[in-house]
Amino acid sequence: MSFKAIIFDLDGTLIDSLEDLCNAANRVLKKNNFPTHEMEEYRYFVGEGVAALITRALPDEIKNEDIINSCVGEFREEYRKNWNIKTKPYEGIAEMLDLITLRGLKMAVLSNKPDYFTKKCVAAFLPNWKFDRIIGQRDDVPKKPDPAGAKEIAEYLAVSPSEIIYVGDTPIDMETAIAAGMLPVGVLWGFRPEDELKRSGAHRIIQKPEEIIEVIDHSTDGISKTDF
Ligand SMILES: O=C(O)COP(=O)(O)O
Repeated sequence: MSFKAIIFDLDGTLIDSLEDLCNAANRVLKKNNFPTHEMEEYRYFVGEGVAALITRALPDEIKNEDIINSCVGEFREEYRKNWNIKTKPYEGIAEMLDLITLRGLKMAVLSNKPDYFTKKCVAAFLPNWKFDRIIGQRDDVPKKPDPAGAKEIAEYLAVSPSEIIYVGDTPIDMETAIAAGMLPVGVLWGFRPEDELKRSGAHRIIQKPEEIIEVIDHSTDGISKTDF
């Protein structure tokens, strides 16, 4: 058995969106007279959706549901205006997607970014490749690390989870892959370091996008292969 599909995380895996996310959140904080954060700190705020990002960015002493909800609304407005200023695909992503397309694997995106922005980003930054399914965070589906979205994609593609590689840059992604029964592959060009990805169960770690081809070509029996 060989792998038949790949699911990608979006922020920190396919696109480098950190600066636009940081700038939108900092504008909301500034507008409300709260302290802002350095971009590096946002590496740890991003990954579990907008509400989690805003909750982490707000000062502890003022955090309550009303403030979080109103800042989430303001963030969506800010990001809607400035989602594509600095964001771009990471180096090597285009070549990687070309190679995967040549190998004939199906491709999909699963993100905790709101569904609307997920689809908008894929259409704008990755227009040259066919993604069979693109899913972001939706109110009626539990977000990652719940495996609901990943399983939905497997069903839609009609591919068994054990034949799917799941590629992401955070522990949330590795946990999602494991919960869905897919092969968790961690990438080092994104938002989190290697030790966190390993601790959260990454079977393989890759430093450059093109290395995904080794994972595809040298994996003949899915996640049961012992050398991962
Ligand atoms: O925007 C987020 O919180 C996370 O997005 P991701 O799942 O694509 O990393």
